[in-house]
Amino acid sequence: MRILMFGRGVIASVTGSALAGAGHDVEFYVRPGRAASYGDELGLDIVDTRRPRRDQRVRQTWSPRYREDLPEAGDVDLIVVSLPHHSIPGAIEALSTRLGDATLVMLSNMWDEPLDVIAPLPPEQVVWGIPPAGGGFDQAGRLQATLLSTVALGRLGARQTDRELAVREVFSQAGFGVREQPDIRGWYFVHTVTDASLYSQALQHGTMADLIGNTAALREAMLVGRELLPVVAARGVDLSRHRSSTSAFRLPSRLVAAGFALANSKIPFVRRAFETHDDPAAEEPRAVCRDVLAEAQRLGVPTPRLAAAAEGFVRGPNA
Ligand SMILES: NC(=O)C1=CN([C@@H]2O[C@H](COP(=O)(O)OP(=O)(O)OC[C@H]3O[C@@H](n4cnc5c(N)ncnc54)[C@H](OP(=O)(O)O)[C@@H]3O)[C@@H](O)[C@H]2O)C=CC1
Ligand SMILES: CC(C)(CO)C(=O)C(=O)O
Repeated sequence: MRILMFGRGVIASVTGSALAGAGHDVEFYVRPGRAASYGDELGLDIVDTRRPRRDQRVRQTWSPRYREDLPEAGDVDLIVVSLPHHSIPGAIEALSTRLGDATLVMLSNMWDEPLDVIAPLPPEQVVWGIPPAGGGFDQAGRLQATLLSTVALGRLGARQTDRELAVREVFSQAGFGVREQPDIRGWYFVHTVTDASLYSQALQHGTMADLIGNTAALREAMLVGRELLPVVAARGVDLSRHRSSTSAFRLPSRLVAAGFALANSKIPFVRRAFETHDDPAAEEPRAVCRDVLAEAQRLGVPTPRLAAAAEGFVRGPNA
């Protein structure tokens, strides 16, 4: 299948490498002038949990193929969009006249209403999923990531479409388990407030890397997450469908924070997820916190702990 990854970010790169490894024809769309700056080779250091445990660490060099022009109708079969939520509208706008009959797979965290975000596109051409990886680029530009063994897909309409079936097939051919997320809209919102809880504290201390082993900051993050759950509920999400992913906010915060601090300092792949989010100028953490706070205020849900952390995210990184 001809697959276009939109952008060459962390999730696009690691997912694209897995799909290319399964024999698909994978290209990356990057902004004009960017391909040269990426160079010919991308170093990969991946914990690939699709593989047997003893062979999971994969270090290799890969030569991704880039294009700097958007697809013409008929050029590609599948377009994978994995972008920070604030970058998605620009990408959708750019693709609105270029999608042709391709299927767009959304593998991004979302905070705006998913159907509003993709409004310029025919909704039946969009398949919804959850990013199947985590990680970041190190100082040398090498991709340090963990690739999950399953991809979760979910539906905003009631019916399973042929496009969704085709996407399931692509991922299972590439060795992923494919599971259904029964409430993907709710999952996106719960996940975004989870990120806001962590980012709000990361920005107080520097970056996510500064939360490693930091029990006090992680406890405050859990308390921020607790006050954000009503924001998600006010958007009509039934939180009883997200019990496991919200349990960290409902259990005693001291206990959760102590466990979390132990995990992110001692468990290598958890530590790596925090270590690689070490760019103090990154826009996504600020945008997530800003947009979650704005929505809480719009809905009239009090979020004093997030508001108290606003100094860290209301201004740009260089303010
Ligand atoms: N990284 C992680 O560990 C995890 C990420 N996620 C989620 O996955 C999604 C993707 O995250 P991640 O991969 O980290 O993002 P990155 O910031 O690494 O990548 C975004 C990429 O998109 C490119 N891009 C943005 N807008 C455009 C545009 N209009 N045209 C061309 N390229 C564009 C950027 O290019 P440029 O550099 O030129 O701006 C960049 O390469 C997000 O929703 C995130 O929240 C979820 C779980 C874990
Ligand atoms: C905040 C972080 C790193 C969670 O570990 C993330 O990027 C995500 O899962 O969306």
